[in-house]
Amino acid sequence: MTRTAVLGAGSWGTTFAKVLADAGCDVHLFARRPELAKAITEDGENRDYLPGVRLPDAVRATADAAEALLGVDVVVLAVPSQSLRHNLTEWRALLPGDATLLSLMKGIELGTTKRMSEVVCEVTGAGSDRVAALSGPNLAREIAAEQPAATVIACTDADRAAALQAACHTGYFRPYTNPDLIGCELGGAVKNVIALACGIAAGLGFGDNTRASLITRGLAETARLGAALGAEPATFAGLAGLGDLVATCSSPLSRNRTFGEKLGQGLSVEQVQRSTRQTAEGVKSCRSVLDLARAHGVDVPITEAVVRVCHEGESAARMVREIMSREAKPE
Ligand SMILES: NC(=O)C1=CN([C@@H]2O[C@H](COP(=O)(O)OP(=O)(O)OC[C@H]3O[C@@H](n4cnc5c(N)ncnc54)[C@H](O)[C@@H]3O)[C@@H](O)[C@H]2O)C=CC1
Ligand SMILES: O=C(CO)COP(=O)(O)O
Repeated sequence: MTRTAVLGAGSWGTTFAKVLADAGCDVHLFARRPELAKAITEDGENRDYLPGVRLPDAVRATADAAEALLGVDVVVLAVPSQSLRHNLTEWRALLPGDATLLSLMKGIELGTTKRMSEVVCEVTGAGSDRVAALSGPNLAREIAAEQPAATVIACTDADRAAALQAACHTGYFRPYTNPDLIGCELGGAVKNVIALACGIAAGLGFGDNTRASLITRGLAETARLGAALGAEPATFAGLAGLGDLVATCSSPLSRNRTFGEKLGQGLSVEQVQRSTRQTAEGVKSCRSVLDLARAHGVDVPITEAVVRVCHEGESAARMVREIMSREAKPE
């Protein structure tokens, strides 16, 4: 039996703990707050992040990271991207020597422009073949309700990828493997930024043509950046590219899309932030994606526009006018 620890008991960490348990793994779920860990263990439910979802008995919650990590084969990282470095620094001495480190996060680190697997390697000293990322159209609420979905496990080590695939394969969750870690992580991070743009458009009252245009041109800018970073082009046509982009840009369950919708309706970033405790990664990662693109001389106009709205005080209406008035060019 695969022994796993999921570090981060938010909506995706908790949902993925259920997936692992349903696939037959032993699961320790680490929550920062002892009272939440206790409530999850006693009630079999994470009322703060996943109310109404019954967790399997094989999920045991703890607020003690050492207890969660003792003797595990797989360590799953499910905290907000911008806090990963800090969290990992506290946990690194507790990580078992050969455990596979699996990132569920979809973001790019501010300041360093590093992907999450790069942060993991840097902080833990693990070789890149020990680090994997899981990414795809995986809205937590739908997976928790056992609605069928597929995903991608990206790892340069094919044996580790296959072991992870087996560890989380259930009747409702179907993982594929892909050696392209760069493309999969990039797809997951940039789609949050494009989902913000789609939300903004929806909040302004625009319909499906606008959304489809943003999705398609958003995919084009993701693929351009991916090419500059050495990603495999086919990845962006797959689950971690187009698949996740379509799900996130279309779903009212997406925190990023919802965040953008409120901006489009006229709320400020601070007002929206006050109204939710959950992570909308794109709000911060839009800046690091833009920095990354600029460092590689790649044009990312939708990301630039989202940065202007989220961080430079530009109105949503003006953002649309600016995107539409860009120089005309071939597709
Ligand atoms: N929720 C979803 O549907 C999906 C989320 N993801 C990704 O998974 C990652 C985690 O997301 P969620 O679990 O949804 O987030 P969440 O906001 O629901 O939970 C975040 C968790 O991290 C913990 N945490 C640790 N250090 C923290 C800090 N310094 N500040 C704030 N929280 C801290 C929180 O206590 C909480 O348990 C994100 O990168 C997200 O993009 C990926 C696929 C699906
Ligand atoms: O990554 C996700 C779906 O694949 C979740 O998207 P949000 O973080 O926008 O809710």
